[in-house]
Amino acid sequence: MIRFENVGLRYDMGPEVLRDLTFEIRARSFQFLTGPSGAGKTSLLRMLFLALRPTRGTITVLGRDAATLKRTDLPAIRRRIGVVFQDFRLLDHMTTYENVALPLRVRGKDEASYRQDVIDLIRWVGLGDRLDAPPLVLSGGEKQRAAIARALIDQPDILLADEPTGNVDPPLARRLLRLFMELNRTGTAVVIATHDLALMEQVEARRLVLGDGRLDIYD
Ligand SMILES: Nc1ncnc2c1ncn2[C@@H]1O[C@H](COP(=O)(O)OP(=O)(O)OP(=O)(O)O)[C@@H](O)[C@H]1O
Repeated sequence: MIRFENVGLRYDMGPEVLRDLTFEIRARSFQFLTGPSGAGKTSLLRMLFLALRPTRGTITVLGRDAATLKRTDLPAIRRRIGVVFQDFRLLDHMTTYENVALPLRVRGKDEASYRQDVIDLIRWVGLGDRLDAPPLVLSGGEKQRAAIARALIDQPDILLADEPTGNVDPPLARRLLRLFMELNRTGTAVVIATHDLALMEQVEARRLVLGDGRLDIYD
């Protein structure tokens, strides 16, 4: 689904922060991406989302060499990749419902065709009573779940989540993990970047571990 071959990354004239990364995110797979702070988790997620180009190596996304993609090809590919950013990126002037529905609205879909799906998904993440609330009145954990719902509304083939339990207490972190696992059971590949050891210990899952710019894989 997404394949990296000998990928390296440096920012400007700095040292290589990631080197010789060769791995694949397979369809329907579930994995954690981990490593100490500054190891490059966010940088790697940005490359997976085609928001950052590697300085060397090849990234193949959904069968296409990322280096040959045109700017106009990107929206269709990104639509198949859902992302939960570390800082949520919810729009403050919109309600939970409007934030979650936004990717569909941007695509020009008719609201009548998706309204119930959006409401059902918001209920699924446990925010059924926060439909009309703007992000400003949501707690950190509620914002987290609204951001997750928005990443899922267009039924992506792959979900990338950057520290999705970074702002929540352990019981909610466990609930979110169950949510990701349920999503994975329905066919979505999931990549969770985290340094939450307690979270990773709860499931037997593949681990991609970054350290000193390199990646070790534990299947
Ligand atoms: N835009 C940038 N310009 C220059 N250097 C950057 C940039 N973004 C990240 N870096 C550097 O790249 C390295 C990896 O950063 P990255 O944010 O990917 O790590 P991380 O594992 O996600 O860290 P954290 O767990 O603290 O979020 C760090 O040394 C960081 O300083």
